[in-house]
Amino acid sequence: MTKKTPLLGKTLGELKAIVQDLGMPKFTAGQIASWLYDKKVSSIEEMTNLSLKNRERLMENYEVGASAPVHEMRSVDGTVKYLFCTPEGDYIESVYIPDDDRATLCVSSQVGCKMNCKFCMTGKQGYTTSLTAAQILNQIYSVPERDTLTNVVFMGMGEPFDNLDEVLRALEILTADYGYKWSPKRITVSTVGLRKGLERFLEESDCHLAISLHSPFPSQRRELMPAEKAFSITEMVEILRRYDFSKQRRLSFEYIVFKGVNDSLIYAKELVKLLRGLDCRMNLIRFHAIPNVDLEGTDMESMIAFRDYLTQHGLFATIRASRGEDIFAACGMLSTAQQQAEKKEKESETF
Ligand SMILES: C[S@@+](CC[C@H](N)C(=O)[O-])C[C@H]1O[C@@H](n2cnc3c(N)ncnc32)[C@H](O)[C@@H]1O
Ligand code: SF4
Repeated sequence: MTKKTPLLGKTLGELKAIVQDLGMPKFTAGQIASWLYDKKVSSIEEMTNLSLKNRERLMENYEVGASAPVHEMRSVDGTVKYLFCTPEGDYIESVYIPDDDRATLCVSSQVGCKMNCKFCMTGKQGYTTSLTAAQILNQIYSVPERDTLTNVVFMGMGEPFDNLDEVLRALEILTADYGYKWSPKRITVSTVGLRKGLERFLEESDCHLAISLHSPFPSQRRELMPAEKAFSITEMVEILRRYDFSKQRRLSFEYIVFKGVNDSLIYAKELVKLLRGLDCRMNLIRFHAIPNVDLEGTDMESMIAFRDYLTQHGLFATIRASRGEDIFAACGMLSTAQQQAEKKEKESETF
């Protein structure tokens, strides 16, 4: 049986091309978009304002393409980590984070990652593949809490700017009138910063931007994040200065505070210098320890002193609450565990 193409993840323009190709009236594309992104159906059969003949014609080569998570882990704090399996058998993680009146879903953009950041479990997995817009959207489409979500953040596995075509396609669908109709203010894309991707994202999307910074010193940032070698934070900041972040779109920086590495006030002072005059905020993040890495999170006292120094010197900073510590909180931990379990199972079958 030939594999069917998912309709999920198709833009209105792409749906128009599909219906035209199948000899259906052009307006059918809008109807399909509404069934997918408004009513969130799980099968083409449910698209009842399409004629039976047209539904059958569509079903020959297409399917909605939604698939439920295969595994979930619940934290005592209400955070839920979902594991999805792609048709190729790869595992990706999404995390549901309820918080007062917000309900955020953290989604993945790739299986693994090429960037190899020292502190990241996904980086340790290496790169397997990039997700399609269908697979990115499916995470939002198929979690049980989908109708209560208030925000989406691209802070799961992978580097979104290394898969920008598919990420932008998913963002279009989430924000377009024919799609989810979400305000771009509800969506944040997090990146290490890749030169080509950064400018394109800023031109083609209105969603919020978060840059993973972790050190204001290029030489140290390079040690933590090899991507610094190709595109330095100093150059990145110069490019960011050309854009207006004072209105709808928010710019934030992510900073994991490592004990004895980047937690002294020398770093805070340098951060203030680096980002002076830029409309932005700083999110200080607690390190989720991962195996075999000689890095440790700093203590809360140092973190508070760091935050206070930044805020007192004009750089608004917050400490991000660490969520789901009891459920393999660091991104990539659950999918790595699943991969290793499967590998072990296969090995035991062989011997
Ligand atoms: C997993 S990344 C995905 C998005 C993008 N690749 C990036 O690096 O911004 C999302 C955020 O998690 C952070 N992160 C990665 N590993 C972490 C860990 N072990 N503990 C805390 N934060 C971590 C990253 O630095 C980044 O700010
Ligand atoms: S932190 Fe982001 S860019 Fe770095 S390895 Fe992890 S997923 Fe990739």
